[in-house]
Amino acid sequence: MLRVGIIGGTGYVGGELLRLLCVHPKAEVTVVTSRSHAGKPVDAMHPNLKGLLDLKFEDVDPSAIAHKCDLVFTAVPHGAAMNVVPGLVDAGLKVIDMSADYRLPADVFESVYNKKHADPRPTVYGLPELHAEEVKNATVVGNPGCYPTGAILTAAPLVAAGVVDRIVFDSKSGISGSGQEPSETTHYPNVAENVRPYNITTHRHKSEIDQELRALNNKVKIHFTPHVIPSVRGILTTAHAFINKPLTDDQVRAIYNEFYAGKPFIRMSKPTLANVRGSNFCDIAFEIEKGTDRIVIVSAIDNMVKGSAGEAIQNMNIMYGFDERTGIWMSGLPP
Ligand SMILES: NC(=O)C1=CN([C@@H]2O[C@H](COP(=O)(O)OP(=O)(O)OC[C@H]3O[C@@H](n4cnc5c(N)ncnc54)[C@H](OP(=O)(O)O)[C@@H]3O)[C@@H](O)[C@H]2O)C=CC1
Ligand SMILES: CC(=O)N[C@@H](CCC(=O)OP(=O)(O)O)C(=O)O
Repeated sequence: MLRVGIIGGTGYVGGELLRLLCVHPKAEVTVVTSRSHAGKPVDAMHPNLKGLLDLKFEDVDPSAIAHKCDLVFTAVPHGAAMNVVPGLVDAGLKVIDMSADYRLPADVFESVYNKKHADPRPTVYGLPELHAEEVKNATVVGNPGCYPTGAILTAAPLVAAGVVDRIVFDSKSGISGSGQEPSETTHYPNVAENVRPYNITTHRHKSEIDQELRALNNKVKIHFTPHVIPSVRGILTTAHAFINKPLTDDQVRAIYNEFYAGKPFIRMSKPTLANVRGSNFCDIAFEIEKGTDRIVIVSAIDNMVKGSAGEAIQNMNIMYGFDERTGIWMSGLPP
């Protein structure tokens, strides 16, 4: 069994990693950390795991963790991971970081996050549909942000084919994307029966979307606007793409089918949040607006699974030569 540790096990992403890993047939969670809950059983924080996982939270101690793990998921806030990861790597471990610390080159990180990077090492951007070959041999994987996962997967085939010049991404996220710490914006009366746009032209995830799509075609121009909707899980992304030559439905379908051939978690299927909730699928559909240069592509993911914990386990599977579906091949939770 692969021995796995989780740093930041009390958070939403840490909890989702535990939920998925406790039924993974080839990996076993041997360490889970929390500063606030050290010494307490995991089910004190995650009652859904009662009877499934006999583990206690431990303090964050990279040298103690090193003896018990082969791979560690760092599920801590951005800015915190870069202080933990070097000790883990020096101890010979592989790391999949869930924060934003290892997704961008250090200079780009510093300008987007307005923070000095403490560990500017080369890493792999862990979007398996684009970078599986690099993930196989990576020591540190920067697991993508939830919005970038949805946005990049929605548009990558058209961008790579060179048929779009400009894309406007409009994304709607469930509130679990904000993490477990309560705040005014996550307070129930402010979320329920409400939709809130935020960082309308300036969201930090634009740089990740830019990085990945412009690597496929550096002429493409990207715009991104996020919203929070009264839902717990899920991100629905509507991409308005402007094409530079007329395309038929069959041609667009062929572009998507070819780009995602052999990618089990991409389904060309009507996207709804319910159909992907709890699953690692990204469902995608498109429609060409007749008589215009606009094509609308819509995707749905679960931010906690394909947008974080599930995608990270997909990366782990690839790093260790397991079938990438191992432990995460499951349906969504429709009504
Ligand atoms: N929520 C989502 O949908 C997604 C989140 N992410 C990213 O994943 C990471 C975790 O997110 P999420 O679970 O939502 O966040 P939470 O705020 O819910 O959890 C954060 C966890 O990190 C621990 N922690 C906080 N500060 C430190 C520190 N300095 N050193 C060590 N541990 C620390 C906390 O536990 P304790 O204080 O007990 O140590 C807690 O377990 C973040 O970087 C987030 O941006 C990525 C994709 C999607
Ligand atoms: C709804 C909500 O607040 N979403 C978060 C993104 C969550 C996420 O996964 O992003 P990182 O991994 O980069 O933190 C936000 O807008 O900052």
